[in-house]
Amino acid sequence: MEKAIIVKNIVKKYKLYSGDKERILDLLLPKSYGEDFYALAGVSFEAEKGDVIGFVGMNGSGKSTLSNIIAGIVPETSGSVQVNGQAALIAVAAGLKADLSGRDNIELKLLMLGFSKEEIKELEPEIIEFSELGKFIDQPVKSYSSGMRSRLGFAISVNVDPDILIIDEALSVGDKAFAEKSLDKMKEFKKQGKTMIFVSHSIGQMKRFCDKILWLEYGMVKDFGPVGEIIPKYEKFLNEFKKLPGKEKEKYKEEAMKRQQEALLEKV
Ligand SMILES: Nc1ncnc2c1ncn2[C@@H]1O[C@H](COP(=O)(O)OP(=O)(O)OP(=O)(O)O)[C@@H](O)[C@H]1O
Repeated sequence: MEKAIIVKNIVKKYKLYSGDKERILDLLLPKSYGEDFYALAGVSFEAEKGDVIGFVGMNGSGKSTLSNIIAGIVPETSGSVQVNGQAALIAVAAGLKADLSGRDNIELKLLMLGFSKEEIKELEPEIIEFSELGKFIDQPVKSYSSGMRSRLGFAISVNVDPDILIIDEALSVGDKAFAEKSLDKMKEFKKQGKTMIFVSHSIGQMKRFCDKILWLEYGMVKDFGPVGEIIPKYEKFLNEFKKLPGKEKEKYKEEAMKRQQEALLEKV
């Protein structure tokens, strides 16, 4: 099978600062300031061409960080990502310039993707029509609601016909009719055998749409496999976790952080 995405041992470290003073000291002085925080601690997985993979996990488990790294928007701290083909990320406001109008954003994005002036002229009306933004297309994006931004982002990304589509919660902010239209477009892509990554908290959408699931927990892979195998395990976990008293939840987190530290030590 042809591989579309190969993610190897991805680590993403953020620095958490107590304030601007610490941030500036860290920039200026050789001594390190601030606290290291690992959003991803050695994540590996592979997607075959045509796979539709859902990322699940509790808030803060690293789903968006991983999808942004695969899309090339956020750099990894260490590890490697190989993407075979052109990837497009759809997330609320991903890559949109707030001061520019919707139309200018379409043109800029297409120029950056290497489309010629003629190709842009041809594609633009289709994108505007799909976005359903009407006369708002000539207003600055900063005046858009999050649903409108998501619609613009979605309209651009699906109409440039990428090889790999990464969709991060984009469907949860639009209205229901637009979400349905977007899901139809995604189904069309799935039929064409495109590779897709789908980040959502909606278990229903995951079941309807994905073939495989990558379950992240505190920046680590908890499980990876067919949707029919992983989603029941994940649902069972969520139900049980919800019922735990606060202290037990804390203990669970502490143990996971210990595993994270051990995983990171192995990578050094
Ligand atoms: N720029 C940043 N600086 C510091 N920490 C960050 C930054 N971006 C993300 N994080 C932290 O990294 C962790 C992973 O965040 P991420 O958004 O990837 O999680 P997620 O699984 O997508 O969460 P959610 O389900 O809430 O969207 C979180 O604890 C978050 O606070």
